[in-house]
Amino acid sequence: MAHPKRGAARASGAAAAGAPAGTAAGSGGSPSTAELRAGLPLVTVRDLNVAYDGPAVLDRVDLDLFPGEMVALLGASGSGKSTLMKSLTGFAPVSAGSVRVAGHDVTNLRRGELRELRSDVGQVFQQFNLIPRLSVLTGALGSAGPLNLIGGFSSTHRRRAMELLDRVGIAHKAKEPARSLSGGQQQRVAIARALMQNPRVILADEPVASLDPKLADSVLELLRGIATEDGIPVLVSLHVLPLALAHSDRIVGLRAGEILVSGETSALSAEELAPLYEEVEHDDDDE
Ligand SMILES: Nc1ncnc2c1ncn2[C@@H]1O[C@H](COP(=O)(O)OP(=O)(O)OP(=O)(O)O)[C@@H](O)[C@H]1O
Repeated sequence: MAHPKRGAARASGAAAAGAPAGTAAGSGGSPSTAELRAGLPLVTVRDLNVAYDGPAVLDRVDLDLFPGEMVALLGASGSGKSTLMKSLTGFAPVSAGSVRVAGHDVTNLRRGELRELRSDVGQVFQQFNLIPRLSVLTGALGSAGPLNLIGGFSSTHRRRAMELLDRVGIAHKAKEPARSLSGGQQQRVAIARALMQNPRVILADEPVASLDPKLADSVLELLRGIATEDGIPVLVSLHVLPLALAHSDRIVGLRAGEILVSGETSALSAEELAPLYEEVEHDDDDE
């Protein structure tokens, strides 16, 4: 696709988008960010431009997500974090650029491919989207597979859901109604539900925004563990800087729809990230 603002200068930040990965070795046997990034990316976004009705809300955005890494997406409210996530699942009005996710060319999907794309992308949201009166096991099953003849889930799916509930530390609550769980526990069920679809990429849009700090830490640890152990890239949008610094391999920061910061978390300081949250001055002369 042609790009409307091709000639314009890119925003720069603490580390340029696409800058070479750092050299810090991984500790305790975990692969370093450099090692993670040595493979092929599962998500590649280039020169992405998204506009709803008016001006662009994402402008010349580049993003790569590699197997096994947890990438925190930061930015002030309205900077475009959710829109970037939506563009990875075909929900955003892309006006220019390219988006590839798990082998799907999202801006040129074949007939019927949208469903495949969405089944390859596990999603976790701020709202846990569980039906309060239904059991935790049913919540984890989500829309997994066809129902059997008497309207139940297959034993294979039930077994798998139990395994996943065990993995997220909530199997002992499987028969309880979802409403009896704390917010952190409900988010664990939602993560199990996302894993039910065997995702190749996980998008978590503010998954800890309604949790207290301790629960937020534990949910982010869980997501990072999944990234590392399963080799699934996790893109997680966060509002709280210390959480991003504590729980991500890389940080991508948006400001007014442009990437201002992109780099390894260990190489970024809170000061370098502060401009992400400075008020944006609107320039009437802008194209
Ligand atoms: N469906 C829509 N139609 C029109 N404009 C939209 C739509 N969704 C988002 N926007 C606009 O796009 C811009 C980016 O919104 P987005 O929700 O992506 O930001 P965000 O960084 O996720 O914000 P927050 O942290 O508050 O969730 C905002 O100016 C918003 O008003």
